[in-house]
Amino acid sequence: MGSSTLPKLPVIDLSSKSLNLNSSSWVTKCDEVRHALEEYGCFIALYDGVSRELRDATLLASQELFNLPTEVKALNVTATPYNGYIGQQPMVPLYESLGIEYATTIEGAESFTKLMWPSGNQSFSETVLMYSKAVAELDKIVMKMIAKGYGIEEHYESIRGSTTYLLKPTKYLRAQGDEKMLGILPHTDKCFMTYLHQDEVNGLEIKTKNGEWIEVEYPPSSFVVMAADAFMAWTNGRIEAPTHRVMMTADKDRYVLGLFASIRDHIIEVPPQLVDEDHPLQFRAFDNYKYMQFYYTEEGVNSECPIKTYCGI
Ligand SMILES: O=C(O)CCC(=O)C(=O)O
Ligand SMILES: [Fe+2]
Repeated sequence: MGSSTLPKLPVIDLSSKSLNLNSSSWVTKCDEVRHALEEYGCFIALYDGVSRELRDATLLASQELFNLPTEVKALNVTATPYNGYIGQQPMVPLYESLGIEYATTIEGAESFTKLMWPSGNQSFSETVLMYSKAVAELDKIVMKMIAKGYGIEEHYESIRGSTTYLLKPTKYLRAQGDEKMLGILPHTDKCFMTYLHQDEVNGLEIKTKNGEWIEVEYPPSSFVVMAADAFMAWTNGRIEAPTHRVMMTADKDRYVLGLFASIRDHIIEVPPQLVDEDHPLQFRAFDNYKYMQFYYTEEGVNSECPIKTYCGI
């Protein structure tokens, strides 16, 4: 209803045929990425690095995962809060997710698979590894473009090797009744960057700077690229992590594949190029994983802007 008058997220073509590293169109595209992120904190990327077959296989693998008994899924316990199994939460009864830590490594994919299927499930492990690696390539492209857009390539180079990826298959049950139901509460992500992909069921909503909710519609082969809190601090607040939520209708269950990039064992500092008279330093140096731990303390959860509470100046 009236959705045609609402703003839409920018769509940026990052498919291989549209990226030519040597042309001036590359520079233009880097600026496009930077501006979309500065305005919305996110954008929709058209990306052909994940084939239709791989995407379908990964969504199918995630259905297979959610079909496991709850007591098996609950074995996925992690040191980082909320990376493990989440389900049956009274505030968001439709929501269920499982985090696969270090999903771009054979060890990460295999140890998770072994936990869920002690007698083995090679195709699951291979599929999630292949999918995570393919989406991590999109992260590399996006980060390279942002670094170029701000002229901070060298600074980014120093944290690039410290990026780790969590793959989080997520399931939302369809709502009961005619009213829309909350799938996930409004929040910002606590990692560095987020890459979301979904089946054909919509539900994600992004809050604009004016406080309007944009209902995201994914074109085929697209990903939502979203800045998270650690990225906001790294960019000295130039790019804000957008508040987002999921609203479910009674239509169909919804499956989402989120790949979350975080920076491990590296202290994140604002690049000096992003500090000037108009943009005084807003964040102290910090550790992404310690920040994620902080977020789930009472102080973190109750804070209006936890990243500012944690390392804001
Ligand atoms: O389901 C979605 O589209 C968003 C999921 C999300 O925001 C999250 O897992 O942090
Ligand atoms: Fe999120």
